[in-house]
Amino acid sequence: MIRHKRLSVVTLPNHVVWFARNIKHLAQGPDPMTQVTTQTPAQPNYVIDEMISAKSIAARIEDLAKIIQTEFQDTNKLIVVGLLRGSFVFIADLVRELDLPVEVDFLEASSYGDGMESSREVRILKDLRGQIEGRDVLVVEDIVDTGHTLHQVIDMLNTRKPSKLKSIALLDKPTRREVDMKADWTGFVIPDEFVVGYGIDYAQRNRNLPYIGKVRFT
Ligand SMILES: O=P(O)(O)OC[C@H]1O[C@H](OP(=O)(O)OP(=O)(O)O)[C@H](O)[C@@H]1O
Ligand SMILES: Nc1nc2[nH]cnc2c(=O)[nH]1
Repeated sequence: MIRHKRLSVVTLPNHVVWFARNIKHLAQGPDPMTQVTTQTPAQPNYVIDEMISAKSIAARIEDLAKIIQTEFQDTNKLIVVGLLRGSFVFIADLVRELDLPVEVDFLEASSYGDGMESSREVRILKDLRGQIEGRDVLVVEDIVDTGHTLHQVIDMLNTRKPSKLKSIALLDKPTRREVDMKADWTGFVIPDEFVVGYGIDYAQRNRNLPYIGKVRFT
Protein backbone atom coordinates (compact mmCIF):
# COMPACT_ATOMS: atom_id res chain seq x y z
CA MET A 1 0.00 0.00 0.00
CA ILE A 2 2.81 2.39 0.85
CA ARG A 3 4.36 1.64 -2.52
CA HIS A 4 1.06 2.49 -4.25
CA LYS A 5 0.76 5.78 -2.42
CA ARG A 6 4.29 6.89 -3.21
CA LEU A 7 3.89 5.96 -6.88
CA SER A 8 0.52 7.67 -7.13
CA VAL A 9 1.97 11.06 -6.25
CA VAL A 10 4.74 10.86 -8.80
CA THR A 11 3.75 9.07 -11.98
CA LEU A 12 0.59 7.03 -12.05
CA PRO A 13 -2.43 7.79 -14.25
CA ASN A 14 -5.67 8.90 -12.60
CA HIS A 15 -7.40 5.55 -12.42
CA VAL A 16 -4.43 3.95 -10.68
CA VAL A 17 -4.21 6.92 -8.30
CA TRP A 18 -7.89 6.36 -7.49
CA PHE A 19 -7.20 2.71 -6.72
CA ALA A 20 -4.23 3.57 -4.49
CA ARG A 21 -6.22 6.20 -2.59
CA ASN A 22 -9.15 3.88 -2.04
CA ILE A 23 -7.45 0.58 -1.33
CA LYS A 24 -7.44 1.36 2.40
CA HIS A 25 -11.14 2.16 2.29
CA LEU A 26 -11.85 -1.00 0.28
CA ALA A 27 -9.98 -3.10 2.80
CA GLN A 28 -11.75 -1.45 5.74
CA GLY A 29 -15.13 -2.51 4.42
CA PRO A 30 -18.37 -0.66 3.94
CA ASP A 31 -19.49 2.74 5.03
CA PRO A 32 -22.95 2.11 6.52
CA MET A 33 -24.16 5.40 5.05
CA THR A 34 -23.64 4.17 1.48
CA GLN A 35 -25.09 0.67 1.71
CA VAL A 36 -28.16 -0.52 -0.15
CA THR A 37 -29.90 -3.66 1.06
CA THR A 38 -31.40 -5.88 -1.61
CA GLN A 39 -33.43 -9.06 -1.68
CA THR A 40 -35.16 -10.97 -4.48
CA PRO A 41 -36.92 -14.33 -4.18
CA ALA A 42 -34.32 -16.13 -6.30
CA GLN A 43 -31.24 -14.59 -4.72
CA PRO A 44 -29.59 -14.60 -1.33
CA ASN A 45 -29.69 -11.33 0.61
CA TYR A 46 -26.95 -8.92 -0.21
CA VAL A 47 -25.90 -5.36 0.40
CA ILE A 48 -24.10 -3.06 -1.96
CA ASP A 49 -21.15 -1.11 -0.61
CA GLU A 50 -20.13 1.96 -2.57
CA MET A 51 -16.79 1.54 -4.28
CA ILE A 52 -16.58 4.41 -6.82
CA SER A 53 -18.70 7.51 -6.37
CA ALA A 54 -20.75 9.13 -9.12
CA LYS A 55 -18.51 12.19 -8.80
CA SER A 56 -15.31 10.19 -9.35
CA ILE A 57 -16.86 8.51 -12.38
CA ALA A 58 -17.86 11.85 -13.91
CA ALA A 59 -14.37 13.29 -13.39
CA ARG A 60 -12.70 10.26 -14.93
CA ILE A 61 -15.01 10.35 -17.96
CA GLU A 62 -14.06 13.98 -18.58
CA ASP A 63 -10.38 12.95 -18.68
CA LEU A 64 -11.04 9.95 -20.92
CA ALA A 65 -13.09 12.04 -23.34
CA LYS A 66 -10.16 14.41 -23.82
CA ILE A 67 -7.86 11.49 -24.66
CA ILE A 68 -10.37 10.04 -27.12
CA GLN A 69 -10.89 13.41 -28.76
CA THR A 70 -7.17 13.71 -29.37
CA GLU A 71 -6.97 10.16 -30.73
CA PHE A 72 -9.84 10.74 -33.18
CA GLN A 73 -9.34 14.46 -33.85
CA ASP A 74 -9.20 14.00 -37.65
CA THR A 75 -12.21 11.72 -37.95
CA ASN A 76 -15.11 12.66 -40.20
CA LYS A 77 -17.32 10.29 -38.20
CA LEU A 78 -16.66 8.23 -35.09
CA ILE A 79 -18.98 5.28 -34.62
CA VAL A 80 -19.30 4.71 -30.90
CA VAL A 81 -20.48 1.16 -30.25
CA GLY A 82 -21.97 0.42 -26.85
CA LEU A 83 -22.02 -3.19 -25.67
CA LEU A 84 -25.47 -3.78 -24.23
CA ARG A 85 -26.66 -3.89 -21.78
CA GLY A 86 -24.05 -2.93 -19.19
CA SER A 87 -22.53 0.02 -21.04
CA PHE A 88 -25.70 2.03 -21.55
CA VAL A 89 -25.03 4.55 -18.77
CA PHE A 90 -21.32 4.85 -19.51
CA ILE A 91 -21.82 5.45 -23.25
CA ALA A 92 -24.52 8.04 -22.55
CA ASP A 93 -22.19 10.04 -20.32
CA LEU A 94 -19.13 9.52 -22.53
CA VAL A 95 -20.63 10.66 -25.85
CA ARG A 96 -21.94 13.82 -24.25
CA GLU A 97 -18.35 14.75 -23.36
CA LEU A 98 -17.09 14.17 -26.93
CA ASP A 99 -16.85 17.19 -29.18
CA LEU A 100 -16.60 15.06 -32.33
CA PRO A 101 -18.94 14.00 -35.14
CA VAL A 102 -20.32 10.88 -33.50
CA GLU A 103 -22.74 8.13 -34.51
CA VAL A 104 -24.00 5.81 -31.78
CA ASP A 105 -24.72 2.15 -32.40
CA PHE A 106 -25.20 -0.86 -30.12
CA LEU A 107 -24.24 -4.49 -30.06
CA GLU A 108 -25.71 -6.84 -27.49
CA ALA A 109 -23.36 -9.47 -26.21
CA SER A 110 -24.04 -11.66 -23.23
CA SER A 111 -21.97 -14.21 -21.39
CA TYR A 112 -23.09 -14.00 -17.76
CA GLY A 113 -26.86 -14.47 -17.98
CA ASP A 114 -28.20 -13.85 -14.48
CA GLY A 115 -25.26 -15.42 -12.67
CA MET A 116 -21.88 -14.31 -11.34
CA GLU A 117 -19.77 -16.63 -13.51
CA SER A 118 -18.89 -16.11 -17.16
CA SER A 119 -20.07 -18.84 -19.51
CA ARG A 120 -17.01 -18.00 -21.64
CA GLU A 121 -19.36 -18.33 -24.55
CA VAL A 122 -20.18 -14.91 -25.84
CA ARG A 123 -23.49 -14.74 -27.61
CA ILE A 124 -24.28 -11.88 -29.97
CA LEU A 125 -27.92 -11.18 -29.24
CA LYS A 126 -28.21 -8.01 -31.30
CA ASP A 127 -25.93 -6.89 -34.10
CA LEU A 128 -25.00 -3.34 -35.16
CA ARG A 129 -27.50 -1.44 -37.28
CA GLY A 130 -24.82 0.20 -39.42
CA GLN A 131 -21.77 -0.81 -41.46
CA ILE A 132 -18.33 -0.15 -40.01
CA GLU A 133 -16.09 -0.96 -42.98
CA GLY A 134 -13.60 1.88 -43.50
CA ARG A 135 -14.92 3.70 -40.42
CA ASP A 136 -13.41 4.87 -37.14
CA VAL A 137 -14.94 2.81 -34.36
CA LEU A 138 -14.81 3.03 -30.58
CA VAL A 139 -16.18 0.07 -28.62
CA VAL A 140 -17.52 1.03 -25.20
CA GLU A 141 -17.56 -1.69 -22.54
CA ASP A 142 -18.60 -1.41 -18.90
CA ILE A 143 -16.23 -3.98 -17.43
CA VAL A 144 -13.45 -6.29 -18.54
CA ASP A 145 -13.26 -9.33 -16.28
CA THR A 146 -12.18 -12.65 -17.86
CA GLY A 147 -11.75 -10.68 -21.09
CA HIS A 148 -13.77 -13.12 -23.20
CA THR A 149 -16.50 -10.65 -24.14
CA LEU A 150 -14.27 -7.83 -25.35
CA HIS A 151 -11.85 -10.24 -27.01
CA GLN A 152 -14.54 -11.95 -29.04
CA VAL A 153 -16.34 -8.73 -29.91
CA ILE A 154 -13.13 -7.03 -31.12
CA ASP A 155 -12.20 -10.10 -33.19
CA MET A 156 -15.64 -10.12 -34.77
CA LEU A 157 -15.65 -6.38 -35.52
CA ASN A 158 -12.14 -6.56 -37.01
CA THR A 159 -13.41 -8.98 -39.66
CA ARG A 160 -15.59 -6.08 -40.90
CA LYS A 161 -12.47 -4.03 -41.69
CA PRO A 162 -12.95 -0.75 -39.82
CA SER A 163 -10.21 1.79 -40.60
CA LYS A 164 -9.49 2.22 -36.89
CA LEU A 165 -10.91 0.17 -34.01
CA LYS A 166 -10.30 1.17 -30.39
CA SER A 167 -11.94 0.18 -27.14
CA ILE A 168 -12.64 1.73 -23.79
CA ALA A 169 -13.82 0.06 -20.58
CA LEU A 170 -15.01 1.85 -17.47
CA LEU A 171 -13.72 -0.90 -15.18
CA ASP A 172 -10.98 -3.49 -15.41
CA LYS A 173 -10.39 -6.47 -13.12
CA PRO A 174 -6.95 -7.61 -14.37
CA THR A 175 -6.57 -10.31 -11.72
CA ARG A 176 -9.48 -12.23 -13.28
CA ARG A 177 -8.16 -12.30 -16.83
CA GLU A 178 -8.37 -15.56 -18.79
CA VAL A 179 -7.48 -14.22 -22.24
CA ASP A 180 -4.89 -11.68 -23.28
CA MET A 181 -7.15 -8.69 -23.72
CA LYS A 182 -7.11 -5.12 -22.49
CA ALA A 183 -9.16 -2.13 -23.55
CA ASP A 184 -7.14 0.70 -25.09
CA TRP A 185 -8.39 2.97 -22.28
CA THR A 186 -9.67 2.10 -18.82
CA GLY A 187 -11.59 4.17 -16.31
CA PHE A 188 -10.69 2.37 -13.10
CA VAL A 189 -8.68 -0.72 -12.23
CA ILE A 190 -10.59 -2.55 -9.50
CA PRO A 191 -9.95 -5.57 -7.29
CA ASP A 192 -11.69 -8.92 -7.71
CA GLU A 193 -15.16 -7.97 -6.47
CA PHE A 194 -18.53 -8.51 -8.10
CA VAL A 195 -19.70 -5.00 -8.87
CA VAL A 196 -23.01 -3.43 -9.78
CA GLY A 197 -24.41 0.00 -10.59
CA TYR A 198 -23.87 2.64 -13.24
CA GLY A 199 -25.41 0.27 -15.81
CA ILE A 200 -23.98 -2.97 -14.40
CA ASP A 201 -26.39 -5.56 -13.00
CA TYR A 202 -26.67 -8.49 -10.69
CA ALA A 203 -29.42 -10.68 -12.20
CA GLN A 204 -30.70 -7.60 -14.05
CA ARG A 205 -31.03 -5.50 -10.91
CA ASN A 206 -29.11 -2.47 -9.62
CA ARG A 207 -28.24 -1.05 -13.04
CA ASN A 208 -29.82 2.24 -11.96
CA LEU A 209 -27.45 2.98 -9.09
CA PRO A 210 -25.55 6.17 -9.92
CA TYR A 211 -22.30 4.78 -8.48
CA ILE A 212 -20.31 1.55 -8.68
CA GLY A 213 -20.79 -0.69 -5.67
CA LYS A 214 -19.61 -4.12 -4.66
CA VAL A 215 -21.99 -6.92 -3.79
CA ARG A 216 -21.64 -8.34 -0.29
CA PHE A 217 -23.79 -11.28 0.79
CA THR A 218 -25.35 -11.07 4.23
O1 LIG B 1 -14.69 -9.93 -19.39
P1 LIG B 1 -15.87 -10.84 -19.23
O2 LIG B 1 -15.65 -11.92 -18.20
O3 LIG B 1 -16.35 -11.42 -20.53
O4 LIG B 1 -17.05 -9.99 -18.60
C1 LIG B 1 -17.44 -8.74 -19.04
C2 LIG B 1 -18.85 -8.72 -19.52
O5 LIG B 1 -19.76 -9.23 -18.55
C3 LIG B 1 -20.88 -8.40 -18.45
O6 LIG B 1 -21.83 -8.69 -19.44
P2 LIG B 1 -23.09 -9.64 -19.24
O7 LIG B 1 -22.87 -10.92 -19.99
O8 LIG B 1 -23.40 -9.76 -17.79
O9 LIG B 1 -24.23 -8.85 -20.00
P3 LIG B 1 -24.86 -7.40 -19.70
O10 LIG B 1 -23.87 -6.35 -20.21
O11 LIG B 1 -26.11 -7.39 -20.51
O12 LIG B 1 -25.11 -7.26 -18.23
C4 LIG B 1 -20.31 -7.03 -18.73
O13 LIG B 1 -21.30 -6.13 -19.17
C5 LIG B 1 -19.26 -7.29 -19.78
O14 LIG B 1 -19.80 -7.17 -21.08
N1 LIG C 1 -22.47 -7.42 -12.67
C1 LIG C 1 -21.25 -7.80 -13.00
N2 LIG C 1 -21.04 -8.36 -14.17
C2 LIG C 1 -19.78 -8.73 -14.44
N3 LIG C 1 -19.28 -9.32 -15.53
C3 LIG C 1 -17.99 -9.46 -15.32
N4 LIG C 1 -17.61 -9.00 -14.13
C4 LIG C 1 -18.73 -8.52 -13.57
C5 LIG C 1 -18.98 -7.92 -12.30
O1 LIG C 1 -18.12 -7.69 -11.45
N5 LIG C 1 -20.27 -7.57 -12.09
